[in-house]
Amino acid sequence: TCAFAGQKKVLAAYEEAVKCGYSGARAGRLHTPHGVFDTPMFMPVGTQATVKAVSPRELKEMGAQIILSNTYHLYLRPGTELVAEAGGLHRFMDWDGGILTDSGGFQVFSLGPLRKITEEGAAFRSHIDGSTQFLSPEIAIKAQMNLGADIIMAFDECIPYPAEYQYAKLSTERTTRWAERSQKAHTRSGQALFAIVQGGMYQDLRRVSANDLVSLDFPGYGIGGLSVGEPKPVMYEMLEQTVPLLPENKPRYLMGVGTPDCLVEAVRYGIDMFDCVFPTRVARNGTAMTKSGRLVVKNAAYAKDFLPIDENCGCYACQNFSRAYIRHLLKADEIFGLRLTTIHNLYFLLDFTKKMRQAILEDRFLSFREEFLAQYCK
Ligand SMILES: CNc1nc2cc3c(=O)[nH]c(N)nc3c(CCO)c2[nH]1
Ligand SMILES: [Zn+2]
Repeated sequence: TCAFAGQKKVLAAYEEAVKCGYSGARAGRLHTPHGVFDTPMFMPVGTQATVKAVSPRELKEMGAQIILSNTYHLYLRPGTELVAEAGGLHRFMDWDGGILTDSGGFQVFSLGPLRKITEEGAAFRSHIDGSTQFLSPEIAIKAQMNLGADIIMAFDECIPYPAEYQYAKLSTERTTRWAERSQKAHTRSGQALFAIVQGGMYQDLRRVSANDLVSLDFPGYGIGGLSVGEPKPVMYEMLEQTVPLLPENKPRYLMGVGTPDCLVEAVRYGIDMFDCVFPTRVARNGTAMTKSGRLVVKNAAYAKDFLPIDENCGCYACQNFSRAYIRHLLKADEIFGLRLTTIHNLYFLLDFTKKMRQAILEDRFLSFREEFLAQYCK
């Protein structure tokens, strides 16, 4: 294993358990103030300090280790000072596992009507009340120190897709300067600050971004600016360019990904951590994830289907309820229906990453990947 000796601020030490020789796939353990966690890992998204429709107890039960929350949302409402007064985000939402907060770099550009980006930061209008707001590396880091997550992210610009080379170049260089400012503003020990690699869909910019951020020496690295509408092969090409430049003994977090086929490919390139709203979002419109693809349990075809969503699934929904029952609840707009599909989808992805970890540890990841991709229709 490669320990993480000598890192002054790091708490997210990364000790790699096993690395399969043929490529980047690896099973690791991530050390944080709230526990040591297994990778590869999927992080359920709890944007506003709750993973929609499920309780912390249910999250623990289904094997969630680290959950994600958003600085952008909590900064606007209820305010990060309030959360700090409540004892921090773990206390506020009664979650004693790991928490990672995103810096707002993505939400500012994807949620509020964007006003202006300057060297200083990003001015935008709140999507809640239209008020003019401003985020900078210093403000975003202060907000995340208030929230008290175990892992926080540098303030960055997620470059839209497609983007001109020149824009991608200037934005990526600014994101690197913002990463340095984030580092200087980060004074809370016991909290790991990850940088975020950008570079658009340009191989050379991806390499420059990765190399510049690695020389600033962070305890972990997010790979940003992907899963923004680009074709999957382009995403994989950017991973191929970026991941090998990142230190082997540090965690790599592919932001905003994703569906099981993307997860299994990204793990092959050496990604350790994932987050995605997809499982909870599609659950709320009645779509369940299975190893053969999506199952729209709301469809009439399941009206008299008294089997569970997936009879091999160990989740609370599949152990106790039928497709017919869940379809009935969804058609009747019963909240419990959304809860059951959400529980199933989260369990499915958490279990999927556990299965990938096991395959890596037993050195059979390649055949696991082949079998899965053969059965899964996108
Ligand atoms: C759904 N796709 C996606 N791509 C992302 C890209 C970024 C990014 O480049 N920067 C930051 N800070 N967050 C990102 C997030 C939010 C986390 O899921 C992304 N989410
Ligand atoms: Zn299930």
